[in-house]
Amino acid sequence: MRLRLTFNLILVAVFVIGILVAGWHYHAQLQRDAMDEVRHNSQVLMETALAIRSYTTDQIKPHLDPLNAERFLPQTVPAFAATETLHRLGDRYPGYVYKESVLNPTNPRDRANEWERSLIEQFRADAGLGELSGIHGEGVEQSMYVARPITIRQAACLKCHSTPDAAPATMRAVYGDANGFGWKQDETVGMQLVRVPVLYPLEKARRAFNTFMLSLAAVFALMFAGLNLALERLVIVPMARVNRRLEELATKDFLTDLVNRRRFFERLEADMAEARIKHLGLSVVIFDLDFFKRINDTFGHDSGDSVLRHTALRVRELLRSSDCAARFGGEEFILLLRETRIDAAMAIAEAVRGKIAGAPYEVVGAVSASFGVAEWNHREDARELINRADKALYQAKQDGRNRVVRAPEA
Ligand SMILES: Nc1nc2c(ncn2[C@@H]2O[C@H](COP(=O)(O)OP(=O)(O)OP(=O)(O)O)[C@@H](O)[C@H]2O)c(=O)[nH]1
Repeated sequence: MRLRLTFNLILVAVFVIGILVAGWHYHAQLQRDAMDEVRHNSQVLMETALAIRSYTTDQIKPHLDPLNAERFLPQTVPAFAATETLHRLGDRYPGYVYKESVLNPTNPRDRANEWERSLIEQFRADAGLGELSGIHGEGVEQSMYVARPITIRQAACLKCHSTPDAAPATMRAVYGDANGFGWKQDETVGMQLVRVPVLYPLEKARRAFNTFMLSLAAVFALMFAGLNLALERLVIVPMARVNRRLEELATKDFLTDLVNRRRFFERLEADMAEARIKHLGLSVVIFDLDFFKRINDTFGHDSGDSVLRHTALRVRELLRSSDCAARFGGEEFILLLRETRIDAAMAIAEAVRGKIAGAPYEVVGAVSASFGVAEWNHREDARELINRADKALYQAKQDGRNRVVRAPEA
């Protein structure tokens, strides 16, 4: 039991440490992968916006510019083209945002909000800053952003944004004179901003992590069951068998199969302790086969052994399961009778005597034994109790054998 417990505690400790280390590493890796994916997507979105812008500038604007003189076409403005196109992408992929955020825009929808304004101010403060990125928002709104400055590099831009007078009348007719003017050469007026949601990749990472941990736990559970089975079959059961055998060898008398002297004393001490607590009677009967030397000498040692074995069998038939019979040495036996006062013990001893003497043994014929019986007085120790019984046995021998003698009270 202790072996299994120790084994399982070690196993669980190894698993817990293993799963914590593996889980921690895997979780960090998944988070990194998820953020890499988001970063990649945001870069793709930014590059897509730039591609639309340059396509509009190179392929659309030259063809439609003549029409601008009659009616302003915002489709010819690269920023408008990129914003409109990617706005449609945002309809299909919620959370994917492209915005050309400007402090003083011509089109009011491009006006920077407070947070965007703070990013633009960073670009304005540091002309060398090419890109800003990070995480913005909370919960489902959380996204990764990439921002690049919009700086007026081409003088042609100022045609529409320096003063209302310089701007095309058709444009002013659409957007008015109030906004989008006063821009200067090399001034950072706003930024291109893409936002990509992080929720989905993080959710995907969480699911992958849960699957990994569940698989790990399942593998461990199987391993745990398998190792326990192997431990049971290969170690615990054989060990229990060996232990039982060792216990038998240490406590049994191999000839009669009764318990040996050592075991008898263990039982006696335990039963005395119980009897003391519960105020129970307890008696011992010690008996010795009569003229056993003569049996040995006449019929041989093997026949003597057979008498000892059969005596044990006859004794067993008369005892209760709570009693204990031991071979005390040579041809001497002892019985421990629990919850038994002297009169009952005398009766049992008499029954055993009758059982031995009552029917002849094989080969050797009639056999008898002499008995000494003593009841524990709750004061003496085990050896004193046995000595009293032994003296009564000696008395029985002296009185002519094949009899039961009661030990006087101590
Ligand atoms: N066959 C056999 N004989 C044993 C064993 N142990 C002891 N003996 C013999 O038992 C005999 C005991 O003889 P004694 O002590 O003289 O006693 P006894 O002949 O029984 O005479 P009383 O006890 O006075 O009636 C000895 O001859 C021992 O060798 C055993 O395990 N097997």
